Amino acid sequence: MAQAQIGIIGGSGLYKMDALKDVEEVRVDTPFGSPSDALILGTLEGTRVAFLARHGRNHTLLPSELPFRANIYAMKSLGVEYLISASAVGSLKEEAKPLDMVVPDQFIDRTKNRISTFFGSGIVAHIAFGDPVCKNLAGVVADAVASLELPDVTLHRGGTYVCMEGPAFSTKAESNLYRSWGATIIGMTNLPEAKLAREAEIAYATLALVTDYDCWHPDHDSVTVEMVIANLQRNAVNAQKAIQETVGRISQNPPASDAHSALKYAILTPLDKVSAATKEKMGVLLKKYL
Ligand SMILES: CSC[C@H]1O[C@H](OP(=O)(O)O)[C@H](O)[C@@H]1O
Ligand SMILES: Nc1ncnc2[nH]cnc12
Repeated sequence: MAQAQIGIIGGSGLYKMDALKDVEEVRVDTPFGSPSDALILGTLEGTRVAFLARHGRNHTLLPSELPFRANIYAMKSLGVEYLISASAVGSLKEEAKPLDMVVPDQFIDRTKNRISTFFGSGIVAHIAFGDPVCKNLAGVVADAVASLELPDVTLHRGGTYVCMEGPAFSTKAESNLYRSWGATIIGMTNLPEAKLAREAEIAYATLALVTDYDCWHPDHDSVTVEMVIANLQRNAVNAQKAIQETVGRISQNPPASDAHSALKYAILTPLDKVSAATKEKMGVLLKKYL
């Protein structure tokens, strides 16, 4: 199968990467179903990367309908070691204004209907998730953004991303509650992805693109899809530049990541007690340990 060291998951408004060369479209089937869409393999900064439109290229999947396990499994099967998520987010803090970029370092889980593990069916594992994004990869993403000196874009290093279920946006009471918790941004997708990437031993980091002030801000209209897309269209070129610069930096100097050995001490079930069917289903995720 085709291979790529770096994966990119594009969220709302980022359905393709214009700079990819030698493009190949790959349909990957996984034991966890089909990914959101075909993966687009291409060369960026001299490195093979795999791009996936999180909601499908025509934005046909709700956050609650996303095949998170298939998406991460497909990336792992292609050999991906570093995964960059580009995502639209609402801002919960005055200083993170629309068009800014945030590289979060924490998540709060407010989802209700997501399957966020590959384990079960006779094999138990508990990964460490105290630091839910790879610090080193997040550093590379943030340094890449900073190096571009994008006009009118402030970079925020660190911050807490609240992952809500959606698809409706939050109420004002919820938005203010998350503000009282000190959270920085809000979205609907990145937390299950980060957990599954960690279980798949893939380093994961988020480039969050601020599109709105959610609904808490007294001087701004409450978030609408129109607002999100308008701001993302303004920022899509910047987002692609930032991703390209990040890919160049990773390929020059691949960062060390604790994520790459996340399962080493996490699996509780003796592997000789795991059924052949489960071992087969876990396929590329367990290969190293079998
Ligand atoms: C179009 S606004 C809500 C939608 O946008 C974000 O998507 P993504 O994280 O894939 O960029 C947010 O999480 C919601 O899914
Ligand atoms: N305000 C918001 N809430 C949840 N997800 C979002 N994605 C973009 N803006 C958002």
